Amino acid sequence: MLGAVAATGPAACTPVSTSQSTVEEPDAVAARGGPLLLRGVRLAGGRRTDVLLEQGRIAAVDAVANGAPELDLTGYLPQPSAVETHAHLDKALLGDRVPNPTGELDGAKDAITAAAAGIPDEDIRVRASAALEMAVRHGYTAVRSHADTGRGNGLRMGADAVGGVPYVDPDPAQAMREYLVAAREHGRLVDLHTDETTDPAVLSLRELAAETARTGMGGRVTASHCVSLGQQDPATARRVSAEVAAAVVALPHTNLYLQGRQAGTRVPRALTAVEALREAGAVLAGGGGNWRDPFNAVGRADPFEVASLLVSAGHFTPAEAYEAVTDKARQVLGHPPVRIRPGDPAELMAVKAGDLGTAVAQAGEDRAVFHRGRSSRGPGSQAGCTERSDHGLPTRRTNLSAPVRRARRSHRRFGAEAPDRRWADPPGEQRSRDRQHQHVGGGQRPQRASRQGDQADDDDRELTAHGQHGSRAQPAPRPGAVAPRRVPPGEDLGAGGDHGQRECDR
Ligand SMILES: Nc1ccnc(=O)[nH]1
Repeated sequence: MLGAVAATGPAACTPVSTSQSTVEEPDAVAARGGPLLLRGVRLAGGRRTDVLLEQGRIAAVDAVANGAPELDLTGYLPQPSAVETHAHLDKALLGDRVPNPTGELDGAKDAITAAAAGIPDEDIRVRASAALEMAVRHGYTAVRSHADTGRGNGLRMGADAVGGVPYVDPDPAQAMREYLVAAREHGRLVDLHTDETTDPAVLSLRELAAETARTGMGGRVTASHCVSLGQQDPATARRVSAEVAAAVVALPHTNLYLQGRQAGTRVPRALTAVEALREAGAVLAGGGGNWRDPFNAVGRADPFEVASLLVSAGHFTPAEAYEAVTDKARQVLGHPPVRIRPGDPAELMAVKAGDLGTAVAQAGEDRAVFHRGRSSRGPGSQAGCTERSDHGLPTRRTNLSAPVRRARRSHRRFGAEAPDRRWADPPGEQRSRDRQHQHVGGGQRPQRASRQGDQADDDDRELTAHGQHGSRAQPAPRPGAVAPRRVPPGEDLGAGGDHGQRECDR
């Protein structure tokens, strides 16, 4: 069972987001690690080779078959798996049931506020699980999620990081300060919806930088959305970007949907100042944000979808855009980098495509996903759902996965429509029954049972640890810098930022 729902409880009206650490189920750890040979993968540049995964790591490139179980990935391009830094799992897939009549931010807030009290916990769990299934199928192996808990409740409910939407507060600067102070007091990281407006007068990133300096939270803060920064004149955007050198998450899907609706013509592009931020050395990740809810009517939890939007709306190259949902997103969460090289975490997505540009452009569904070196979704699983063998590899197909059946049952129970197959059970879906595969989130796990071997500890840290601030030496952040956690290549990192983030294992 997916252990995935972020701190839920009845969704509260105030969109304050939190997260909860994941308690990893012991057998998930015990079960990982067997060797697996990926046969015939295509490396960047076109060379074909075999890659061996073992103990949750890439054990060898140009590996020699040694009797390990094999997976034929001829024609697949192995890439780092994606990391979603900013989801709203508690609202995911609510769109049809909670319409946003204006399509604007206020309409979304009003709609969810009116509906929240009538949404049972189980309903949240079912939708969040379905959304996570969708995300894993598409190549996410970590997701950090906000959940609306009502201000001040999240940490009490077990969140492992602080999230918030200060701009809904009458005094946003004060709200920012309180979020940061709460995060500092509890030793948590923080991610704030900095602003979501095309009004250039707002520029909340500056205030966030000032509060970050004041509270001494440099290096522990992520600034999400930051739409107004994209509405500045170029010199101001550059200056502010240089001042904050932020860990910023751009959310093209949500903000292109919500903002600019009144304009008619010359519609402002509601994206943060991606170019200025990148020039300033900010770690700029791309996030999905809202997946088919009142804040975004579309969204299929697919890193290629976010990447494609960054290409179109942010003028990233396809490679840069994929990096924004993989490497940069990993940096935001404090996860170590993944390259196709021995020793790196086996957090991979292999997609059937000749090159990365084609993969981003086509967003083909034929993908294989590996988490901790094991298959979370097998290749060629285009039609129907695929169950696993004991090796975690697909063995047979079914048309209706248990999660979908579960979802249907509960939706019936709550008098709601059955979930749409397009999201609940899309083509290429694999039923991810093995519990070890679905890691989602980078939840802090303060207590961890001791395990055998350093490798296991490293792996865990790679996948789950967040919020253990100060446990590793880091460059001192500039005063006021809303700085990313920088991870030296190859180093596992025991901390990462998130509000609303959570890890899921099943
Ligand atoms: N953009 C958003 C702001 C607040 N809540 C959401 O779910 N999404």
